[in-house]
Amino acid sequence: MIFNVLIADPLSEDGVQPLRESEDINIEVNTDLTDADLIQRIGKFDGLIVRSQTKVTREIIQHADNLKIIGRAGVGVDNIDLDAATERGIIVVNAPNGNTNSAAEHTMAMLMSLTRNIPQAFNALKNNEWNRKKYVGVEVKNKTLGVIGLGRIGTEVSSRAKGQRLNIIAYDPFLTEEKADNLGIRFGTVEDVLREADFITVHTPLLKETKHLLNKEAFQMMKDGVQIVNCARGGIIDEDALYEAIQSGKVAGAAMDVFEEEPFLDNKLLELPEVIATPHLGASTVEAQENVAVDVCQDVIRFLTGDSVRNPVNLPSVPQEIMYKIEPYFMLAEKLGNFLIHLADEVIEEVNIYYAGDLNELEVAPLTRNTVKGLLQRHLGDHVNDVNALFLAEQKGISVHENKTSRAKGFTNLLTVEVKTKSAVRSVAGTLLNGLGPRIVKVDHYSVDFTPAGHLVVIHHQDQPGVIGKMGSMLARNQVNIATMQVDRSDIGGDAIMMLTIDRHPEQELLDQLHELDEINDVTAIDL
Ligand SMILES: NC(=O)C1=CN([C@@H]2O[C@H](COP(=O)(O)OP(=O)(O)OC[C@H]3O[C@@H](n4cnc5c(N)ncnc54)[C@H](O)[C@@H]3O)[C@@H](O)[C@H]2O)C=CC1
Ligand SMILES: O=C(O)CCC(=O)C(=O)O
Repeated sequence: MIFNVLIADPLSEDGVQPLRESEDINIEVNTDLTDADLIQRIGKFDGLIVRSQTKVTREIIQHADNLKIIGRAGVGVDNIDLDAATERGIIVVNAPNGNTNSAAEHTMAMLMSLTRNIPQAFNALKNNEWNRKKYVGVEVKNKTLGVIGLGRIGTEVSSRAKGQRLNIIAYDPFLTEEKADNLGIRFGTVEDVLREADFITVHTPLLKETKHLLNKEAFQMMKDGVQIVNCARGGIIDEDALYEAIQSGKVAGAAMDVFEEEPFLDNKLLELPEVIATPHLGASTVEAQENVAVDVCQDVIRFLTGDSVRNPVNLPSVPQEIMYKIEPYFMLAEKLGNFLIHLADEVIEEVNIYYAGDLNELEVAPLTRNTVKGLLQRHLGDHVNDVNALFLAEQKGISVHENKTSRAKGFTNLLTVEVKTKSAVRSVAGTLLNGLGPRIVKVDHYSVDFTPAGHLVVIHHQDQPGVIGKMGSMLARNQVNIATMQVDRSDIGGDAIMMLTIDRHPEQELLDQLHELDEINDVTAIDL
């Protein structure tokens, strides 16, 4: 199968080259598409790669009938409607590491330019104005830099700022005093940072909680003459409040790489001589663009050719060494879900997944997603995948629970899936046998042992002499060959189960005939 991938923003050729060379992928580079063009054309593409310019809206995603992956060559994914992508089962990947260095360097360049008025002085010179008095700056040495958001870039900025002899005070919801000590910086609350810093730089994503993090109240808390840098995301700073704070003299200056509206041709902040700005250039270096393009294109190739991705955004990322251990169980998990959904003939309300033995030691979230995918696919079809399985379960009101235990009832690993409906609890358990692959070893409380593949028939019957013969003759009369057969019972003469693997799909008429036998309570055909 050939996959079509659209590259909708300018991308370094180093990344694009492997896509061009892939025999499985056709690329189209078109960086001039309007929203309307995208809506009209997106339907034919399996992959879409963007930087920050293209806004991948819900409407575009709704028209993306074949789209499987969206790649963001960079960190921030606020230009992609993640919920809409997840709901449609489209994986979103980004390139979180490739531009850290460039963004940190840009932040330092902006800070130093701001404190020494370099852009303003240069402009004045260009206008034939030699004015040394007007552009007196301040030193940064021994002053305090407040860092809000100590992730990849915030940490890198702190380390560089220490080289400039700045003292660092930082706030991040994941920063502990111990971590701060190890980094040689001071740990504070947001308020501490706002009150104590001479310069403040923000390095958070734009989230509900970070929108207008620096607002009127925040500016009021700051030292007089504070200077602000934003090389993260427009919207973290309330631009109206910043404008006022600069006009009132509270804030001495601001260096902005990102803005609430981008791109813009007119922003009132730029009317202020205290503001210096760049048009979202934090990641615009040759090196960063090569890195992010290579990273994102590799993930797109990996995904479309059936491999696991390195930087998923709407799926938890699983390290390669852990993936290697859990991947063999993927098929088992999905097959158990596929199998069990056929036994549950009422609406499922709850799913419990029990991981036992070796599985108890593993990161099992991907297996949970595969199990739920297997359960949902019967009724929701192929659009259910790892990305949207849990979302769709929640949407259908099904709660999903994971449980771990070391006790695997004699197996080295045991995966048990239980579904609760209004009036019943049904379950199936399977194991991965060395060299033999997945086996189903329990159906409800019955012990069995069969490969979850091919045409299966589950028969619940009364344990009475002759029933197996009657069933076998009926299948034979209908030219159905039995490949494997398992029988188990609760007690002598009680409820029992027959598990058959047969060589072809049985017609409904034949299943009805089996059901009509007195001793047979229930017949379910399952194709796996
Ligand atoms: N100007 C540009 O061209 C570039 C901008 N960026 C932007 O820089 C920002 C940071 O990127 P990375 O460091 O790679 O991300 P990251 O995910 O490594 O770090 C973000 C940090 O912000 C913290 N955070 C979240 N909410 C917070 C809050 N309310 N207060 C304080 N901290 C909070 C998180 O705990 C995390 O540690 C992102 O917005 C990204 O989009 C990234 C690269 C280039
Ligand atoms: O694509 C770009 O240059 C923007 C980079 C950026 O803002 C990010 O990676 O979050």
